[in-house]
Amino acid sequence: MLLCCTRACTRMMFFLLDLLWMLIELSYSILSAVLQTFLRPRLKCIDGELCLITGAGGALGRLFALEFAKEGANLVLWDCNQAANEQTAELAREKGVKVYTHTVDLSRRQDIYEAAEKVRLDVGDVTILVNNAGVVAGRRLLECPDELLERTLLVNCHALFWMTKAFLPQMKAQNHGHIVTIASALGLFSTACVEDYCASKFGAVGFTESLAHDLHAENLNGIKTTLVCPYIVDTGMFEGCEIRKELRGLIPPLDPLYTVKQSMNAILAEQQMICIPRLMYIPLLTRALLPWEANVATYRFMGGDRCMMPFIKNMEIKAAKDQVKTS
Ligand SMILES: NC(=O)C1=CN([C@@H]2O[C@H](COP(=O)(O)OP(=O)(O)OC[C@H]3O[C@@H](n4cnc5c(N)ncnc54)[C@H](OP(=O)(O)O)[C@@H]3O)[C@@H](O)[C@H]2O)C=CC1
Ligand SMILES: CC1=C(/C=C/C(C)=C/C=C/C(C)=C/C=O)C(C)(C)CCC1
Repeated sequence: MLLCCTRACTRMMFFLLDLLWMLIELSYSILSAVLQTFLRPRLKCIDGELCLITGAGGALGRLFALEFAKEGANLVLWDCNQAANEQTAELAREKGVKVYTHTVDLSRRQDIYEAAEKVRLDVGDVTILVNNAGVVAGRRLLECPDELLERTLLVNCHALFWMTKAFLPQMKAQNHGHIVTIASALGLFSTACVEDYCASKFGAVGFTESLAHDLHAENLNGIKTTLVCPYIVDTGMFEGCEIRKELRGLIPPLDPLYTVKQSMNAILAEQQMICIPRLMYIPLLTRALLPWEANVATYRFMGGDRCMMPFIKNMEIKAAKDQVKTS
């Protein structure tokens, strides 16, 4: 009986000590996040690291490649668009780093594994992985071919599994590496007419967060993850997407270079997540805190409910033109 009591007391003492330790860690992390917002955080050096960027022929992918090259990282560039990828490589080589290119279709698991094996054998261990490639169907759900919907999930979400399975083991062996996911504000809250995109980006957010917990639980503190969630970026991918006119000055589409520079700061500061702009934390919070109807009312007022309509129209016109060309 006495032994039982002593055991229960010891367990309770450990529980209380653990609670106290958690509160200290919690306060420390809030304080350091607040300080990081106002002070310049220390940025890590990535000179000589090997950085793989997917979708490197695209707008943000190219800018990421040039920023990583500026920091002295050697590059492996993947894209399905060979010409655009080679153009990025040419620009990056001018910064004096080594650049390797591969034409890879990220919607095909086998292509990813084969290209990853080539990188391992010919170039070496990737230490920074930037999962940037992304697509959107840009059609109303009921009018969209199934394959187009599937492609969004394959490229934006499933590819993250295969990329991580291909490159994380080398990082784990060294307890050194960084996995970056370019997700989206639409991975944190949603809007109409982009069901495929939201599903894939919510998936990307969940995947990256779970991976970060996994690495922590395994005490692999040398491997970092960064989740990047931008609002509309002026790259053409969401051409036409717009909110209510009166509010466009308050939340304008982001400049691509600004978006990439902000992301780089977060990556080099080893920040786990960044919303660009910071205002995007507000719809994330209201989604969690307010009743559904309250969110619907704010969406309607801000034009968040119909923001994709002009974009979808644009895409329909483009698809019709493409069809005329091919017929
Ligand atoms: N633009 C925006 O408003 C925002 C974009 N994002 C995200 O940022 C990332 C980059 O977007 P952005 O630069 O604007 O887009 P881009 O379309 O300019 O770039 C995407 C690149 O990925 C390539 N790509 C597409 N499918 C595949 C595939 N199956 N395999 C290999 N490469 C592929 C594209 O090739 P191709 O051109 O031949 O299709 C293109 O070169 C995406 O993940 C996007 O979801 C997040 C928030 C906002
Ligand atoms: C829904 C919504 C908004 C609009 C968001 C938009 C227009 C996001 C577009 C994001 C894109 C294009 C991401 C690409 O990855 C507001 C007005 C901010 C707040 C109210 C809710």
